[in-house]
Amino acid sequence: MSDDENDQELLDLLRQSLGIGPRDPDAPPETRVLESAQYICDNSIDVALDMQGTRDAASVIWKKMQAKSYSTKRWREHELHPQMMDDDPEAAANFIFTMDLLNFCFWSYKGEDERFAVEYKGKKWKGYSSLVAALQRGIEEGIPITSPSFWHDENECTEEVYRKLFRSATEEQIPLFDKRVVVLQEAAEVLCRNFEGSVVNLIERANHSAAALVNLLAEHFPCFRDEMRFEGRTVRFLKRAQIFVADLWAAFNGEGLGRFDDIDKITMFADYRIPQILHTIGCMLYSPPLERDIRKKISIKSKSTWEVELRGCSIWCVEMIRKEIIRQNPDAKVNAILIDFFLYDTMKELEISGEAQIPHHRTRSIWY
Ligand SMILES: Nc1nc2c(c(CN[C@H]3C=C[C@H](O)[C@@H]3O)cn2[C@@H]2O[C@H](COP(=O)(O)O)[C@@H](O)[C@H]2O)c(=O)[nH]1
Repeated sequence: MSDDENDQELLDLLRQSLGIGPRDPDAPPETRVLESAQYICDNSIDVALDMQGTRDAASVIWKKMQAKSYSTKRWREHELHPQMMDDDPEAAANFIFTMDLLNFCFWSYKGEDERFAVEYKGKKWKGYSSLVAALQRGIEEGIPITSPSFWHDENECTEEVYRKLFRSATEEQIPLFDKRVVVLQEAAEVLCRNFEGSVVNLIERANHSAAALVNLLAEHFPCFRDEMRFEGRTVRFLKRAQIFVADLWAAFNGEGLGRFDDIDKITMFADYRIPQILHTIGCMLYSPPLERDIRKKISIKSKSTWEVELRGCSIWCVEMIRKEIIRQNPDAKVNAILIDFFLYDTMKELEISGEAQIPHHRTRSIWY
């Protein structure tokens, strides 16, 4: 029996002993990410939330989000994001699925001019943008890289094709190149076996439920099953599964393939940028040894307690910010996705302007 089934059996036993009874099979789907985040935060030693800092930050964040009229419409303003949602929704969904399959681990130990970069439209793109630029450049060069049937045909989609797709403008190659190839090949196999090779079928199987789509991805695709063990429990982050749903929702403005009736169940995406900005704005505190390693850019092991605490406390912190915004502005139209997008974009601006107060943590993994 898997850890998860163990946990579930224990939970059902506990429910029965308390007279609550087993989970109702007809209950709406839940991702259990938020409850994982709360459990991590309640049991965290090296990361803590500063509640006054979080309250203060909530009002500043909300004011700035309103000033920038932060909404799903901002998604299309990203100069590299696909724009064919209205003309060819399937192509757009395929692009976003491919992007979020590969949306992980772009950081480098090298300097700004030596790190992996993709040359496209006369610019050198780095980080997350390097991925989107590589996909857009590949498509323009005739590589149908956002088509799952192409990844599935290993005679067509060879290592040489991937090397061309991800070729760098510097000496450094894209981090975790081999794992990115495996992720696409595995995803193609699962799509063909369970969803007739179609991303649209996968999305429609969730019946406009964000939580159901996240759970479908975690259930069928190992590369989306972003879970770890912490203090005797399996805790769920599901970062790339959640950001895939969020990108669909934003790209399609909450309609068509982006319509999710429970979109507010999506949490912040536990990556390496949001912890950085939450610490910078005084919402999150690190223990001295953890802060020392982060400032010295010493890598933190994937699935280590420190990493789990950084990720879980960040999710819970954004939930506290969301709740505080609503408390201060009961009619605010805000959710964790928009707060996350705002924080991520703000962190990128701070980094470009050289105002980043602390480096992001360094963990190599396919999870974020
Ligand atoms: N939590 C969160 N993590 C995000 C994003 C995005 C980009 N989303 C776009 C869509 C709408 C927004 O407005 C953004 O324009 C990438 N990442 C993650 O960050 C890391 C890359 O960082 P760097 O190497 O510095 O580019 C890597 O783990 C990547 O997975 C986000 O929005 N939220």
